[in-house]
Amino acid sequence: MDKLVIEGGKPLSGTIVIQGAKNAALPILAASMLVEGKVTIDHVPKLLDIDVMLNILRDLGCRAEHSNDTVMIDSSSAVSSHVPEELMRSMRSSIFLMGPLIARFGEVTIYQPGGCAIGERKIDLHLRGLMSLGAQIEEKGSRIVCHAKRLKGAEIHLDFPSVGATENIMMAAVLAEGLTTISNAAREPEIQDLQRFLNTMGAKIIGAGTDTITIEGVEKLTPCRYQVIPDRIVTGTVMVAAAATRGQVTLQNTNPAHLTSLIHVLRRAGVQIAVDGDIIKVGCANRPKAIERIVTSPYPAFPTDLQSQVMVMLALADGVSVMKETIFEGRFKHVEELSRMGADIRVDLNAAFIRGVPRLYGATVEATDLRAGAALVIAGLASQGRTVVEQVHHIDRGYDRIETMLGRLGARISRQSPVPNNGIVP
Ligand SMILES: CC(=O)N[C@H]1[C@@H](OP(=O)(O)OP(=O)(O)OC[C@H]2O[C@@H](n3ccc(=O)[nH]c3=O)[C@H](O)[C@@H]2O)O[C@H](CO)[C@@H](O)[C@@H]1O
Ligand SMILES: C=C(OP(=O)(O)O)C(=O)O
Repeated sequence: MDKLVIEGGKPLSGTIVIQGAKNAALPILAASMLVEGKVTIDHVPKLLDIDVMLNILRDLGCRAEHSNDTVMIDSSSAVSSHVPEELMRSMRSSIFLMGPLIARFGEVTIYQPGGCAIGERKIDLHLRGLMSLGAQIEEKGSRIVCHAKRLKGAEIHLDFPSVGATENIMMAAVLAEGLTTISNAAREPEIQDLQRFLNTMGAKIIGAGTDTITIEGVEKLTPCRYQVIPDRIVTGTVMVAAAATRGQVTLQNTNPAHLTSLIHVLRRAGVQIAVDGDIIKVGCANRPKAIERIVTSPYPAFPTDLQSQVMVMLALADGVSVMKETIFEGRFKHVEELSRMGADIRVDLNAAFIRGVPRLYGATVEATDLRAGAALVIAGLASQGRTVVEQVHHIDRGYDRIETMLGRLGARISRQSPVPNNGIVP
């Protein structure tokens, strides 16, 4: 297993270009199953989750290539609607195949998806959405089989604005007969990106970005070329890293409108932020100030995917901050690791009470999930001495070579991979 070795204490400085969004690219790649023909997607980052999605598409019979940051998928040759259990379990986003496969083949066999251990992460809203569209669903253990000759449009209300369920239902409804409305839909920018992609192929969807999405079913889609939006969570991660190390960075290829809640939080902490088109400049000369209360909630509120990273900045801030996590019940695993670096954080149910300390100290820590891992990297950059972050594969799910990206900003960070023994047993 790879490790990241970080020599901390150096402010980040310089300019980088932000990668395309993992959470936009994954459903878009799955949606390429809805069209027979060659789809080209630009600005797709090189990530473990993207590799898994492309391997699933290949297993279903598609041609899929990823060269530089462009993916080409041709699903004309797809023959299967059965996603193997092992691939399903490799990540949460495998669930995105359910909607497109039932729409294309009238049937799909999947298994409970895997993914980071950040909470229970049920799929009941996905399944209920498909049932409302007329799918018959049988569950046997972890195996789920869905059938529907042709899905029929319906009015669907989500009990919670789930990002994945909204996207899965949108993809299933695109080729359904008649009109579908999703109320209490999630409003994340990645959902707007999926709408734009599907509409570029001829779908008729309006409302993404609001809480009501309307999909008028069409007979077929036509292939297209499309570019995914910038990754707001990677952008936010680097912004926080700049603040925590008291650095000065310029980020290109960003969408500042997608980061309003983070920009607000950072400005309250005394961090300087300047926005100019798709460029964000972040500067922080002094110790950040504590923030009384941050609550993670669905977009446009503060994102759960930036909770752990911002907690590192607050662990170094002047005063006591409180962070409440309302989306995932298991998303405070970084706290124990940060405590090993000298942070003073107490967790009570879903609230973390963070008493800022003047400095953190390098330690060997473990990335327990994707964003917890990113938080530990920030802590390593901002602390005194050497930090070793283990279980880097979690970070590789969402950051395209994080050490290269941060190295461009002057960070002293390198990857250590196990030495292969060439099959020779000593
Ligand atoms: C690939 C992708 O886009 N991942 C993002 C997506 O995940 P994901 O789509 O899995 O997140 P959801 O919005 O669906 O989940 C939010 C909450 O709803 C619950 N829930 C969800 C579905 C369901 O059928 N039943 C149910 O109870 C979940 O357990 C969780 O507590 O949104 C999350 C919330 O912004 C982000 O942290 C993830 O980075
Ligand atoms: C939780 C995340 O992703 P996923 O839903 O793919 O597990 C994330 O991107 O932080």
